[in-house]
Parts: sequence; C-alpha cells; structure tokens
Amino acid sequence: MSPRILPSRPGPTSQPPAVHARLAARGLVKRFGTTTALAGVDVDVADGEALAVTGPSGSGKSTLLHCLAGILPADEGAIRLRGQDVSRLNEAKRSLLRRKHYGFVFQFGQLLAELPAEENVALPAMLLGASRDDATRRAREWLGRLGLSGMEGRRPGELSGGQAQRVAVARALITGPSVVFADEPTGALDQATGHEVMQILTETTRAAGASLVLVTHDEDVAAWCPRRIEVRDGHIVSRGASR
Ligand SMILES: Nc1ncnc2c1ncn2[C@@H]1O[C@H](COP(=O)(O)OP(=O)(O)OP(=O)(O)O)[C@@H](O)[C@H]1O
Repeated sequence: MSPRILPSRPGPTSQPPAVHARLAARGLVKRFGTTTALAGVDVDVADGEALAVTGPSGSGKSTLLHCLAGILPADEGAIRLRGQDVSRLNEAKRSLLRRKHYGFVFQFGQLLAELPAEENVALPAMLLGASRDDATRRAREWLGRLGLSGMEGRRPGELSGGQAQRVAVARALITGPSVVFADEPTGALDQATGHEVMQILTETTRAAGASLVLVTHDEDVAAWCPRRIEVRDGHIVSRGASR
C-alpha cells in the first residue's frame, strides 16, 4: 500500500512532510487540556544527522520528542519516517514502530533495576524476535564496544551514572534503529561524565548509521550536535548550526 501524501487533518502548515528526510514532521500540534505544548511545529531530520532540540523549561521540547517518536499521538499535523506516513497509528502500531525503528536514551530510569546490564541490553532485541542466545551475544558485543566488558552481570544499581547511561546507549542501539531519541541524557551526570556520555552517544549513533534527536536545555550538550532548533512556547524560534 502506498503511503498517503497528505495528513488526514492538516496542521497549521499546508506542506506535506519532506519525503527525502529520514524523519519529517509538519504542523505538529499537541494540547494538554488548555495548554498548547506544541503550536504547529515543522522538523526534518536527515539521514544520520544529529539534531539538538533546545529551549527553556516548559517550552515543549519533551513533548516534541514524544510526538516525533510516537510515544504521544499529536493532535494535528503529519509525520513521515523514511517517506512513510506514521501520523495516525493506533497505540499498538506506534508501540511496534518504536520497537522496530527507534532507540531511546532518557535521563535515568529506563533500565530495569532487577536485570543485569546484559539482559537490559538484550531485551529490545528479544522483543523483536531474537533468541535469548543471539540477543545476549549481541548485548555483550555492544557492552564491550562501549567499554563495559566485565560489567555484563551488574545490575543498574551496581553501576555509576555514566556506566548506566552507556548501558542505555547499548540498549538503544542493539536493534539497529533508524533514529535514536535522547531526552536530557546527561541530566543526572556531572559535567565530565556528561561529556564522556555525549561523546559515546554521538559517535556510536553515527557509526551505527542512526539519526539522533537530542533534547537538552544545556548549551554545552547541544553543541555535540551539528544542527539545532530552539523551541519556545511550543514554537520553533530558531534553526541553525550549533556553535
Ligand atoms: N502530560 C501532561 N499533562 C499536562 N500538561 C503537560 C503534560 N506534559 C507536558 N505538559 C505541559 O506542556 C508544556 C510543555 O512541556 P514539556 O515537558 O514538553 O516542556 P520541556 O521543554 O520539555 O520542559 P523541561 O525542560 O522542563 O522538561 C508545559 O507547559 C507542560 O506543563
């Protein structure tokens, strides 16, 4: 079935999402009751690019990430992933979309506390049908690549904050995602550890051929991405190269 060109309910802009972009959104609107968190946002994410989304607290950064990643359905607007319309999927299909095509790194809490690092990393691969043996082998490879050899059996509580975020990066990349979404991935870390995690996140994401969408309020963290957009009151107020 060929994808629809236009959104069923167009947002404030009339342009359809760019077909050439890996991920493209047009006219995204998201309301929570009387609060308009996104007021008609257009975003393109190119193949393999790293894009920072900056802005003050409450500006709509996380809401934008959640809508782009299919965690939340937008109220209006259209989103295409590799040219395919993913705007109007139901929760079950959005869940499958996230599992198959996206990886996630959050500030903290995405690792399951009761599972050792290698099982945390292996889990997304198993959810996509890999056998336990295959998923565990791949998880160990990823943990080795991220400098965590010897720590495969440790639970998240037995890892430092920076080590736990490396596990989260491995977990995000094990399924070979198209796009990695990171929301304040260094928010719980000191500056030096945050720097280390950003280096690993940007390098491994690029090497894996995934695009990266990074939400942060921190200018130094945003600077790891070549391009950035700034959100204020649910609008994009600037677009350009990071410093
Ligand atoms: N689930 C929700 N229910 C009600 N209002 C919400 C919800 N999520 C976000 N909002 C509101 O939407 C607006 C944008 O919130 P959002 O979390 O996207 O901002 P943010 O830029 O990521 O902020 P921060 O940097 O503090 O995390 C805010 O006014 C917020 O209060």
